[in-house]
Parts: sequence; C-alpha cells; structure tokens
Amino acid sequence: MFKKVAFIGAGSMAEAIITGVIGKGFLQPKQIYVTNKENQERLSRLRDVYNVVTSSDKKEVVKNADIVILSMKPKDVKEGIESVKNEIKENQLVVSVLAGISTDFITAELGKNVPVIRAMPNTSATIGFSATAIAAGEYAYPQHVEAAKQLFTNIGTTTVVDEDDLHAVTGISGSGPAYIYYLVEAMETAAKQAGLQEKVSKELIVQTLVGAAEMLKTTNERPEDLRKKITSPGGTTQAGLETLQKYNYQEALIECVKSATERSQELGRPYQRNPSL
Ligand SMILES: NC(=O)C1=CN([C@@H]2O[C@H](COP(=O)(O)OP(=O)(O)OC[C@H]3O[C@@H](n4cnc5c(N)ncnc54)[C@H](O)[C@@H]3O)[C@@H](O)[C@H]2O)C=CC1
Ligand SMILES: O=C(O)[C@@H]1CCC=N1
Repeated sequence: MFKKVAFIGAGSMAEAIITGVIGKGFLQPKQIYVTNKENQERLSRLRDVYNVVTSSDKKEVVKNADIVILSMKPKDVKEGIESVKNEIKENQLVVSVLAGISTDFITAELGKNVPVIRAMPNTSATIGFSATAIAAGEYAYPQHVEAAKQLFTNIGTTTVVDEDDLHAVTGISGSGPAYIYYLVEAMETAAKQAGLQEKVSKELIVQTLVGAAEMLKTTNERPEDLRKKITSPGGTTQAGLETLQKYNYQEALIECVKSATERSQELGRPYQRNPSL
C-alpha cells in the first residue's frame, strides 16, 4: 500500500485519477499531494472538492511520496521535471502519463537511476473504468511494475505493453473516449433533428452504448457478427450503414487513430535522448 502519492500537474488527467482512487477507497484524500505550475485557484478547487493536500511548494509535495505522478502537458515536461528533480530520490517511483514522452528522456532529465513507468490512462479513470497501458523504463523493475499496476488497477484495467506501442495505445484508448463522445454528440444532434426530447435521446443513446460495450465484453462475439445480427436485409440498419459507408466512416476512424498515434510520436520527438532516432 502507498502512504503518499504526489501529482506534478493538476489538470484533467490528474483529476480523473484522483477522483478514481479516492472513489475506490484506494487512497485517502490526505495521502494525495498535488501541485501545478501557478494556478492557485485550480489548486484551491481541487482541495475544496477532494480534500487533497495542495501546495505550490514542490518539495513538500514530492518529499517521501511513494509515487510521483508526472501529469503536465508534454511541452512542459522539461520545466516540470526540473522543478522537482532535486527532491526525487531513487527509492521513489516516477509514473508519467505524458503522451509521447519516453522513459529514457524522463530518466535522463531526472539525472539519476530513478525507476520510471510510462502510463497511458484515459479519463474514464474518474469512475474506475480507465483502460490503462504501462511500460517500464530502464530502472523500473518488476516490483515497480507491480506498484504501478496496483495504482492503475484501482481505476480500471492495466495492460503491460512495450514502450514503443504506447503511441498506438494513445491513439486507441488514451484519446479513445473523445471519439466516442464525438459520436454521441452527432447522435444527439440527429435525435434532436428527428424531434426527440433531449432527456429521451440521452437515455436511449447512453444505454445503447453501454449495451453494445457489454455485448462486446461478455459474449465474446466479433463486432462484425454482432453487427450482422442487427442488420436485417433491406432494413433500417442496412440503410444507416450504407450511408456511413458513403461517408467513409470506417476509413475516417482508421485515419483518426493513425493521426493521434502519429501525433504522439511527434510530441515525443523533440524530447528524445537521441534525436536522430
Ligand atoms: N486528458 C486526457 O484525457 C489524458 C491526458 N494524458 C496526458 O496527461 C497530461 C496532462 O493532460 P491534461 O490533464 O489533459 O492537461 P491539463 O492542461 O489539464 O493539465 C496540465 C497541468 O500541468 C500543470 N503544469 C504545467 N507546467 C507545470 C510545471 N512546470 N510544474 C508543475 N505542473 C505543471 C498545469 O498547471 C496543469 O495543472 C498530458 O501530458 C497528456 O498527454 C494522458 C492520458 C489521457
Ligand atoms: O490529447 C492528448 O494529447 C491527451 C493524450 C491522450 C488523451 N489526451
């Protein structure tokens, strides 16, 4: 069990993890220390809502933390690490949720043999439903992987992957919830245009998503087969799917994941230890 977890960065992802671990009872609010760049208002809000310990004193936040979670934007990685590196000790575990940034870079910036785990969670951590993938850096040994698993398994599933795969993971599951929300936005618009009341359409759309996700999870059937069971020849689904095909729906999604994956690679490029790679 961890006594203290520190967040360097207090944005959406930090908040999602904080909400999830407190909600699951995995950590008490007073075990969670949070700092950010400069936004005091944001820290006060997190303190008021979650009762966590917030401080602009990075030393206080990092000192004796079992896990230090880097949760700033990739562009702020150098400054963020610089601001805490002197306080971080080799017996602490650093977990980075930053898209694109390699463990090698983080280890080099820390300037010591600290265990670093790179993780890609998603905001469904808020309710314990993140799909998180993790990869171990040079000095992260099995016990560190276990510690990271313990943390992330509280807020969803945890899958260990090769670090190179984390770009694709980001394109699929890190950004993934946003694609689904975007789909829902479109379905809501369509429902409104068809004259359905907002309350009615919301209930129907959400339950349709939950039902489809549960079907995928519990029946073991392929999505293709599940789709075919809905698609009566000459029926409504066929008419709908033909329109999706006309608008290249699947290609759009495939390209969407590719773009997000490539963006993850791009985000990391300026921060490679060996930029020629
Ligand atoms: N939002 C999401 O769905 C996901 C985000 N991530 C990753 O999580 C990280 C954070 O993303 P968000 O929470 O969305 O960003 P955000 O912009 O909401 O939060 C970033 C936080 O970092 C802080 N920060 C900036 N510079 C800092 C510094 N020098 N020292 C300390 N704190 C500093 C900011 O004050 C802010 O609190 C990113 O690297 C992103 O790639 C990963 C998975 C999902
Ligand atoms: O959009 C982003 O860059 C971050 C990483 C994964 C989800 N949000």
